[in-house]
Amino acid sequence: MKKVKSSNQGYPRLGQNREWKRVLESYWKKEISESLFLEKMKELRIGNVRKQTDAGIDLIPVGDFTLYDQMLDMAWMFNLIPERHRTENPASIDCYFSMARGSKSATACAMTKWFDTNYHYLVPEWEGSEPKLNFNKPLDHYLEAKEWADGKPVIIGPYTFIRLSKGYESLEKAAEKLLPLYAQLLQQLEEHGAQIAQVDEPAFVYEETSEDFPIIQSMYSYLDGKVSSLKICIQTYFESPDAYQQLMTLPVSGWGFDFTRGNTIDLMKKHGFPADKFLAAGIIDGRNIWRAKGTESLKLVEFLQKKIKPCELWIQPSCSLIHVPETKEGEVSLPAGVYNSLSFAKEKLAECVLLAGSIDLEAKNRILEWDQAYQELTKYRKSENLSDKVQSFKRKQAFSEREEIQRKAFQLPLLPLTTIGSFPQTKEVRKQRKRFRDGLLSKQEYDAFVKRETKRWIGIQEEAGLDVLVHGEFERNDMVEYFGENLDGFAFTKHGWVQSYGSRGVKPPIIFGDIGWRGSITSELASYSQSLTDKPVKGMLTGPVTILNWSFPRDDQSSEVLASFIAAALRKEVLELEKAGIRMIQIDEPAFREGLPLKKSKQAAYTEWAVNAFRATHWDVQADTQIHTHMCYSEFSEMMDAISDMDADVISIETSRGGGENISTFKEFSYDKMIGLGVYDIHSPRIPAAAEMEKVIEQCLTVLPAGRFWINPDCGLKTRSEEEAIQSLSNMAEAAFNIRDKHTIPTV
Ligand SMILES: Nc1nc2c(c(=O)[nH]1)N[C@@H](CNc1ccc(C(=O)N[C@@H](CCC(=O)N[C@@H](CCC(=O)N[C@@H](CCC(=O)O)C(=O)O)C(=O)O)C(=O)O)cc1)CN2
Ligand code: MET
Ligand SMILES: [Zn+2]
Repeated sequence: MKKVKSSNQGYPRLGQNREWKRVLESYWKKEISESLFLEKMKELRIGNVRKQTDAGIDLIPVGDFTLYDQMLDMAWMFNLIPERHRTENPASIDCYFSMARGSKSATACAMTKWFDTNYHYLVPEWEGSEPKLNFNKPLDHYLEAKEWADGKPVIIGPYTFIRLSKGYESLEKAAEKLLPLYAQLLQQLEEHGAQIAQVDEPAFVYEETSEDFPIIQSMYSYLDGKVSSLKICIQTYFESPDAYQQLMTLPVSGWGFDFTRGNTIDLMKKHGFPADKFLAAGIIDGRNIWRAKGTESLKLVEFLQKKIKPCELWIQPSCSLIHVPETKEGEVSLPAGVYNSLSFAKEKLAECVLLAGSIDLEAKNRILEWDQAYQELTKYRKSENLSDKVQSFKRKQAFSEREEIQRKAFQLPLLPLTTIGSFPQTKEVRKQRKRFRDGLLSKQEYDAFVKRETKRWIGIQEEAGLDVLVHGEFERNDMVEYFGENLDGFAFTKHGWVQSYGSRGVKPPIIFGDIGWRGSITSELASYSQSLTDKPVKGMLTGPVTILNWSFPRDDQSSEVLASFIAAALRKEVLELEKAGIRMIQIDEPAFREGLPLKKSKQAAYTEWAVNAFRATHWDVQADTQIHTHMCYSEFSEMMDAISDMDADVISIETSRGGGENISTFKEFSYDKMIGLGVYDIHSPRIPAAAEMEKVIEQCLTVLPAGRFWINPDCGLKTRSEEEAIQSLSNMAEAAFNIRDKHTIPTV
């Protein structure tokens, strides 16, 4: 039998100690020169290649590395550079980072979620650009790595690239402009000896692929005519491609599929797989951190070899490994038995290598041993996995009734001013938390520090004229990790960093056992904050769907069941806050939309349990306890009914980027509850002027009456500096004051 190969699609760039982040941020702070920056990045890049050669991977991706984001790299390379960011030299790093982060005079490119992940990419803009190939990044990286490996260049394919970009006239027209550039890029790779190119087309898992197939076919036929020896492997992930049969007719050399999600195996069994193409089998889950199941994985490899019979078989992770941390080495503080059941990027690659060599008996035995790792976890797992036990929850009073009661209770001005929760996590805040963790600061000292910061910011909020205050979240490292640390059933890592956007990372907690509430998490600090002011202070929680989506879940319970357990724990926290006299409680759900299945056919089932989990946290509060929720960087139009069914009294959303356009969606769907307008784009260091925000508010007021709106930033302010936050909040308040003067409360 032919040798099975091991392969990888992409390596985590952040690094175990976030080396990549540090290099990037020190360049932004001008602590290192451009040439030193590029040199250090090259070192990290080559280091990643070497780690993969050391692991014994046969097909090593090159070109997956980036200085910020892989979509941005493609746009930059193809000269899709918005006018406002253009500099004399389009290949300059300044131009690149201006697109990524904005500059004094230019707003950054929009940032949005990469499929159903917590990774955010920058949206390429077509307007006013003349596409050309500025340089060839995959080729540069291929050549640079050659000393260590004959790499497999990775690019984002034309269909996915166009579909995820904006401002293009039509798919055909955009393809016409881009395809010659793709051809040029691939030809150059071929000329320099590259044998295989991995062309990512994750958008092939969307239902629209079938409709677009004629264009897709012409794209790939065109490319096929432009290369000769270079083999193109189209890579899909995160779901299965429904248009499987059509896609299999494309003139390419191989296909990569995700066998951990969707039903690609069934499609293959039904329709077969072309015997002249190679198959990159994504058997190892690239989205979760559990060790692969030995017996199951072996069975699949054997099946693919015997029954499917591609001309060549590769074993690889289901997607790029940027969605998991680099290695579990050094995680010495995990609950007993957990370490053994884990597998991060490095360990996953070792699994691929072993599976590829499983013809060897010794390797086979080692694979079978993987199953034992899970045995140790059973001691933490007593709760039943019964989804039919999940109850359905609903508030006693309808919103119209609650609204009346709440209006009387709170007596807020028109367009109440508030914020989303977090205030700047300054160097000092992080330093004190690190000192506390390292045992250099006692719990008492640390708590006192957090209270001092909280008090200072209550003062700042009062000074700015805000109507509903927050405590500022100074005690939290992250909105999900913090709750994970304080609930039963979660483990957290020391170095388990995963990139979320740009240089920002998260350490998703690991749900390994039964979820439980140990006692109040947030009420003490909430009561303390409330004691400092006469204005209402919002209690601040992360919702069940977001905690689930931004954690690594155990894989023996359904998402529905897991969300219901988290919700049950959060309900106790909500009631605790209510008991402590907190009258407004915000339950954040920024990942609510992210969890929406990629396939329309699966969406209704998701929204049903997700809405129910959210409602389970607040269904039995008093009518005069106001429930807020917050969502950001999401396209809501597909799930307005679900958002309404969540039944929060106020939802705050981002409105600044689209200049208020998304409010029309709320009107279209007759959304009848209150909406917090996120008028300040917090992801950019730019300070928006009052007039700018007034314009957004005025725009929204042409759609719905003023009595329906609150005013707030579009997300938390933790990534901003104090100076930026204070000035922007003051401008935001000024905008609201000006508008209040022009409007009166409409009588209903
Ligand atoms: N989980 C999650 N996903 C999310 C969001 C979010 O807030 N959370 N927001 C949206 C955007 N994504 C974001 C993701 C991360 C961050 C972010 O700020 N991350 C921080 C890390 C946050 C953290 O865990 N901080 C720890 C560790 C901080 C740290 O770096 N400490 C230093 C020491 C401190 C010092 O002396 O400077 C160290 O360990 O070396 C803490 O505060 O305790 C970063 O990358 O810089 C922001 C937005 C969508 N997805
Ligand atoms: C990503 S949503 C963030 C919500 C959270 N309350 C914060 O203000 O940071
Ligand atoms: Zn947010």
